[in-house]
Amino acid sequence: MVSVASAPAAADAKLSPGGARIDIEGVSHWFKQQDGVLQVLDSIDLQVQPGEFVALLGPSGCGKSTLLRLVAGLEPATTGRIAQDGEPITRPDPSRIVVFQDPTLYPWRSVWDNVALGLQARGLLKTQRSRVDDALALVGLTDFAKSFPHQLSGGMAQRVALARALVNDPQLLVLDEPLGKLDSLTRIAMQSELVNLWQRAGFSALLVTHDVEEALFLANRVIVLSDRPARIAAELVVDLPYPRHRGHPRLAQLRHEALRHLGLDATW
Ligand SMILES: Nc1ncnc2c1ncn2[C@@H]1O[C@H](COP(=O)(O)OP(=O)(O)OP(=O)(O)O)[C@@H](O)[C@H]1O
Repeated sequence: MVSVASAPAAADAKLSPGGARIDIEGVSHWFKQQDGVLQVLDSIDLQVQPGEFVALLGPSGCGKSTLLRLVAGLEPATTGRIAQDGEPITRPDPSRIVVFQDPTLYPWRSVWDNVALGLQARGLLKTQRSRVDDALALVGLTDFAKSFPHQLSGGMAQRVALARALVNDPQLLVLDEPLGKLDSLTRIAMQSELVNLWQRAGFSALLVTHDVEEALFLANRVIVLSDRPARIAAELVVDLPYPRHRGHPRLAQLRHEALRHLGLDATW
C-alpha cells in the first residue's frame, strides 16, 4: 500500500462536524458460486474518521460495492470485523443510509412523501414532520415538495434521494455511484452540492465512484483498490481545503497518482 501524502486528512481539508467512526479490520469476503467460491475482498483495513469523506476507486468488478454493502450491514463479511463507533455492524440501521445510482423514488408519492418514507416507516412522522421540510430545504427543493417524480429532472430526483437519506439524520452516508447516471454538467453541480450538504449536515461519507476527478473533488482521502480480490493499493490524502478549485495543480498531481495506481497512463 502506498501513501502519497503524509499530512493527516484534517490538516487542510476540514472534516464535517459530526458523523460515525467506521473501523474495517482485516475484512475478506467470498461469494459462493456454482463452480466454487469467488474471493472479492482481501484483508481490507480501513478507518473512516468521524466526519471524514472517504472515496473508493478501483477497477470494475473489484469489489467496491460489496465493501459498501458490508459496511451498510446488508450482509456480513466472511472474515474480519466492521464496527461503527466501536459497535460491530450486524444489520442495516437508519444511522447508516445507502444512496444508490438510481434514486428509486415511488412515482405515486409526492416529493414530500418520498422524503418522509424513512420517518414514516419508523413511526416518527407524526411528531417529526418538520424534519422532512428541513431535509428538502437542505437540498434546495422546498418549492417542489408537492411535485411528483415524473416532474423532476435527473439531478432533482437524485437530490430527493439525498433528502430521503438526510431526513434520517445519518451518521454515515454510504454512496454507491450516486451521481453516476447524471449528465456531466449536472454531475459537476451536484458534486458541489454534495460537499455543501456534507459540511452542513455533518455525517461521515463513504463513496464509490468510477470518476477520479469526482473522488478527488469530494473526499478527504481516496482509497485505490486493486483488481479482484480487492486489496488497498494506495491511499491518497487530498490535502486541500473546501470548496476546492477544480483547476488546482495539486488535484492534477493527485489525479496522475490515482490513474497510475489504477494502471492507467495519465499522459493526457
Ligand atoms: N451476491 C453475489 N453473489 C455472487 N457474486 C457476486 C455477488 N455480488 C457481487 N458478486 C461478484 O463480486 C464481484 C465484485 O462485485 P462488486 O459489485 O462489488 O464490484 P464493483 O467493484 O462494485 O463493480 P463495478 O465497479 O463494476 O460496479 C463481481 O465479480 C460480482 O459478479
